[in-house]
Amino acid sequence: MKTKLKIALVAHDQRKADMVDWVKFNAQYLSQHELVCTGTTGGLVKNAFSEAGIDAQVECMNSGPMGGDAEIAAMVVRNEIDLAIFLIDDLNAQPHEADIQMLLRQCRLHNVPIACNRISADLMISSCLWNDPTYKPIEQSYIRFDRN
Ligand SMILES: O=C(CO)COP(=O)(O)O
Repeated sequence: MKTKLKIALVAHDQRKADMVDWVKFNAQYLSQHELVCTGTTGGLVKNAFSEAGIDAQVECMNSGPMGGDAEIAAMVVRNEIDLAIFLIDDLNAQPHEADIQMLLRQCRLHNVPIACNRISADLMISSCLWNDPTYKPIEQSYIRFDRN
């Protein structure tokens, strides 16, 4: 697997404090990778790194409701994202639910690991498979149902 990963970081408003806390806790690790975020999350992630005094490469897309999730989903389709951390607010409706579902679906479809809570994020970034040169993710095969 690659050593420098492109990691997408996205958090809904009610989950942004969790994302900032998680980024601060893992700042040293995350600074070794390329980060891409939706707009508002990205601003907070940048602040978290500057408060920690750590340089990091953080690219910001549009804000989620304005198409940021859709932009990151397109990057997933183009095979540009290695890992996504998406802290979703499961208690409040979002105006861009269609885009959220698109990002989740494209990650599933393209076999991109996506963590939607902190423990999954912790487990994913600490996996020894990232450093295993013999590990190659197996392509998913879909059974084709031919309609007659
Ligand atoms: O809405 C989001 C994800 O669906 C996050 O977008 P922001 O980071 O711009 O708030």
